[in-house]
Amino acid sequence: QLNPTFYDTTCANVSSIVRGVVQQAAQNDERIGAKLIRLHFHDCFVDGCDGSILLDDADGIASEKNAAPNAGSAAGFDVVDDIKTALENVCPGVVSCADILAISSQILVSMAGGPTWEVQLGRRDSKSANQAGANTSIPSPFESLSKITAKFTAVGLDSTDLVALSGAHTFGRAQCRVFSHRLYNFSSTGNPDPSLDTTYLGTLRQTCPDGGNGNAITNLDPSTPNGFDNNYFTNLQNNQGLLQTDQELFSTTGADTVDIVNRFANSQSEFFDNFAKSMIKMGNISPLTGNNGEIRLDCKRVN
Ligand code: HEM
Ligand SMILES: [Ca+2]
Ligand SMILES: [Ca+2]
Repeated sequence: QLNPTFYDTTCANVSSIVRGVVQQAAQNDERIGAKLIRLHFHDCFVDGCDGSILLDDADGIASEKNAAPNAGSAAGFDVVDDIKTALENVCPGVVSCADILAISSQILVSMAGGPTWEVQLGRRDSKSANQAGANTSIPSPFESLSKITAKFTAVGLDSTDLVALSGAHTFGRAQCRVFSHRLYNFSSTGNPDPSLDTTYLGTLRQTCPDGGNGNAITNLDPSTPNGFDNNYFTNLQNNQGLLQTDQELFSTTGADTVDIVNRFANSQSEFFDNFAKSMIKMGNISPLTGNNGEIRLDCKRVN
């Protein structure tokens, strides 16, 4: 139902308006692309790509922002509001908040050196949030590959999508609290995660001392932290995946993801093609269309 020309007659300049705001934002925050694509992902996995993650707590709304995967972690909401304001000034009441996440993700990935793709449009915004759903449907960095795979399968995404989309960890940051369990006493063994390169382990222990500040951050891709490239996959081949769930894609014996990691490590264009396809697939998860939902005037509140 979505299509790339959805706003052609109602807001023809939508992508240049979004581009203008995100270019400005990128000058102050090199992480903004990482923040916004993650919001799009965390939106789409909970009741589809309907802007549900953007709603604040209110009467009858327990926000997804306060769910475990997002609290103290999901960011970039201020830039979404800036984009929305710019669009309301030109085409009031037309462009959904859910579409803003899809459009800005594409623009920022390509600005960081990644692929371009034709963004499908026409999503409408939810009138509710699903905090419980956010707690159960969004993959956790402490889970096994089979649990992660099941969460992707539940929304119609396969192993190739999982590996390609995990490649978004080619940029952005993570806090010590989401990976430090790998550094000291992994699975109560008294030892670090054996699938962690020892030099990299040493670096990570300096950033995240045992019992230290769980909110300290480090790069998801230690080789090219802000560039969108296929280094994420060569890192995995070198046992330099930051999250347990990153390294599992390559280090789980017999998993079908291992060959896919190798393919993407060997060919950036193969990664880019698949990433673009998988972003379109993820962006198509149960959108609200037609008369369902609404076009929110303020992404933080229902109308
Ligand atoms: C496969 C399962 C996934 C898991 C378990 C996972 C988990 C995480 C975690 C724990 C963080 C760090 C959050 C923090 O410390 O505050 C993170 C960051 C990030 N994730 Fe994922 N993620 C997954 C898939 C994805 C996908 C599919 C995308 C996008 C297509 C994505 C994009 C990002 C980005 C860009 C960041 C950095 C955000 C920033 O710098 O603020 N992730 N992820
Ligand atoms: Ca949603
Ligand atoms: Ca990179």
